[in-house]
Amino acid sequence: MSAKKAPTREAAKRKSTANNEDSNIKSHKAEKKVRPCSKTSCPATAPICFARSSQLCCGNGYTSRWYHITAGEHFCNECFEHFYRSYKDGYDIYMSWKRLWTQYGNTDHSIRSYMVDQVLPYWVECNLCHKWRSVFRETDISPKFLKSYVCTKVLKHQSQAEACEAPEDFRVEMTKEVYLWPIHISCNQYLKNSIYAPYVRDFVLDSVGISPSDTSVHKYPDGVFEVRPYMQPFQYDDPIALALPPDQLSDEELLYFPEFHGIYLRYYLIIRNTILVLWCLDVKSYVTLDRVMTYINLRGLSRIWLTLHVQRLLLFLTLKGYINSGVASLPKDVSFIQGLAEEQKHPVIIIGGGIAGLSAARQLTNLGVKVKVLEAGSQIGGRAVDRNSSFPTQSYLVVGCQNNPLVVMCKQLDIPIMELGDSCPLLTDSGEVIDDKTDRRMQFHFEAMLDINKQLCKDLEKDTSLMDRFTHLHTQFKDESGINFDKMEEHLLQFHMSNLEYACGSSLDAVSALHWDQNEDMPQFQGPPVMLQGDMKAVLDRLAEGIDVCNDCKVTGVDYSGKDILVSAGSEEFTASKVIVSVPLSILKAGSIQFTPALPDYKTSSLGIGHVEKVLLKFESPFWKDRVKTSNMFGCVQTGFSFRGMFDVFYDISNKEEYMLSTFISGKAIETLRQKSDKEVADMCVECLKNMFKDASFPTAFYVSRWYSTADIGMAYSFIPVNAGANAFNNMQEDVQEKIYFAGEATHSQFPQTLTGAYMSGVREAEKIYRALVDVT
Ligand SMILES: Cc1cc2nc3c(=O)[nH]c(=O)nc-3n(C[C@H](O)[C@H](O)[C@H](O)COP(=O)(O)OP(=O)(O)OC[C@H]3O[C@@H](n4cnc5c(N)ncnc54)[C@H](O)[C@@H]3O)c2cc1C
Repeated sequence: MSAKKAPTREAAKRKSTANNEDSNIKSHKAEKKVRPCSKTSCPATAPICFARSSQLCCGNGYTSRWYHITAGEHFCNECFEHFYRSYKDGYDIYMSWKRLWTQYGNTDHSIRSYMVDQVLPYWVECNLCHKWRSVFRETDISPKFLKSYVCTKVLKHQSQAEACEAPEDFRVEMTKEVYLWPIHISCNQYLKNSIYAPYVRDFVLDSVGISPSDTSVHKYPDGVFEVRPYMQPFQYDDPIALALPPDQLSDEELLYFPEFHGIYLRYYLIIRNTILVLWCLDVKSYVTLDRVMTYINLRGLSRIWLTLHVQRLLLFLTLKGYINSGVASLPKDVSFIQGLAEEQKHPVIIIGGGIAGLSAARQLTNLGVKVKVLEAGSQIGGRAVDRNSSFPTQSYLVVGCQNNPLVVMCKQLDIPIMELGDSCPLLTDSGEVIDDKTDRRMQFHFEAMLDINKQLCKDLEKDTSLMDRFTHLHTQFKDESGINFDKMEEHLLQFHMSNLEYACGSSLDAVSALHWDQNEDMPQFQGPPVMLQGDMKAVLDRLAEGIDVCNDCKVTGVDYSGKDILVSAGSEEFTASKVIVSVPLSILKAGSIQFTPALPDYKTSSLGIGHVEKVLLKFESPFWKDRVKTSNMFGCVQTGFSFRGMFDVFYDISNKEEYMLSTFISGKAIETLRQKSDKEVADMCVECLKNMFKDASFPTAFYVSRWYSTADIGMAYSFIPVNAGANAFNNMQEDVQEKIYFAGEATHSQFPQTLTGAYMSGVREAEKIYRALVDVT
């Protein structure tokens, strides 16, 4: 086998020996004096010099000293001297490399690291026979070269098949001793032509696994390099959800890959950083071993050893939802997904076809696990799809768009998203504009009360409601400072409280002051809030594609007392190996599904059932634009109602064809909604808008959600009630006897209540089940 271009005599000589370092050991031993490698535990008894740099190179003969790189890679003392001695030919080359290395790197430079960085041959996998071959060290192993590489014909008339039949170098096998191989590595390798280089420019190159000698990297100018506006592979200072530090392992990674802690860290970073950036650059394509390997531009046998770790990392990052998430199409052959330990007799049954159930189903199916989804309704989607609405959008808000799987799915399906600006002009329900100063003052006061509450919570063990806490702090502030608030300022305070009630999904009377924001210290998604402008149904349909979903299948009982689990839905009965329960909390609380044995009490007693409803309105003209020119939302400070929670914020959700607004009803106002017809609610809303905008007209269409009374739903999202404790969300995700698993918005403590949390809870449970069924290496 030879490389593509015509080999020089010198290169050909190098090549013929580099391929079979020890294969001639026996005959050498018989004929001439050999020196084994002196490194403890190195098995090479008669090494061969891969460098062939000096004319005096010993080749496969005797040298006074071998320099060890790995168990199968050594260079001789003559080649060492060639670069080390100032009077030798290689000295200047080495010195200019060293200058570059010290300028851009932090790690030690030596002849050994020079050899690894510049002289070791490359190893490449043949795309036909999948054997590994070494190629000339001068070869440009670009992605294009790697994608098309096949064993090259050595003899003039040798066919491709014959070339592929040539045995693989025996050292390749050594690298497959995954845990043994690295103990022989004496010098770290660093990546060239790194795809992630532009995004880690603030780091010293070798600290993130990139070779300091790679001049292609030095060209990147200062300034922000964005992978994609909505994707962020790396976290730099503060933790960010689904992003990782480019120069170290996260605690979670350390748990799964402890062997990479310390001296092998760079290898981990090379693989993981490459994978993350590949995903962020193109969320429509699955990241696979082949794709990753075309970007692993490393010399030496360790490149082969790394393929096994690439597989492991791909699986890990996929299971955790860092990559290959959402609706990216699964390629036919995904080698990193390990098959099940034994054939699955019964499917995993998922109860509930909302976003949580479907994300679990999609993920498990991609991982090769058989699933069946049982959905009570006549269509999938749960709370993510307003069943009776004909509006082209359901107006879902996503707080923090970067890396958010919801945004990823919209991008995968080309569904538009609308960035919400920073400003939200405030008007009163009688049309008065709230001036900036008053707005800022009351916002400051409100946030100060939240901060004080946080401080108090550190010392207080007794819980109380957020409402009691606000009332107390507000009164105390007025008493102690002597500052009074006028009527408008008090209305503004109510406006802020109302927004919090919308976020919590409950009147503040019921929300825990101690734990309402239990996720505050957990990594969150960054980037601006966005509104998903398309139809969530399209996303859910794609998630469900190819999955066995039974609609109109309302589960009434789950018996997990035996080895198999029996799931009954009316007169039908199904057998499952494991079950994921993803129904709304209200359904669990109502006891609509009878579990045998009964579920632990905490599954139904800790969290509260929250209520929020939305109103969508379609108009002939965008009458609000006159007063709300640059923003895509505006606040309405209610002064006329005796309760909070009615139409506080309006979002402009217009598309190219239609003018639309959405708004919400929350807190105590839900009671009012219950007593009114949709038309009466729309009338109240229009009344409000007419007072604010003189040209406001009656909508051409409107939709009022009524999730509180929707069959099989009965709620909006869950919240932490007074005295529920900090672990209320965490308790919900605990499995029962490794048979019954739980997903859904109420089970995700990091992103509770949301579509995002619901989606990620499905991914989380899929991982648990996959690990239980597969012996993941
Ligand atoms: C008005 C409103 C506004 C919202 N706004 C936002 C927002 O802006 N941003 C955001 O991120 N989130 C928002 N949410 C929350 C979001 O919609 C939910 O968190 C998410 O949809 C919950 O998904 P899930 O899969 O956990 O549950 P669900 O979607 O409720 O899915 C559960 C499924 O289980 C089925 N089921 C019930 N009982 C049975 C049974 N016995 N057998 C079989 N199937 C059963 C149900 O029919 C349902 O399809 C909002 C919710 C509401 C109501």
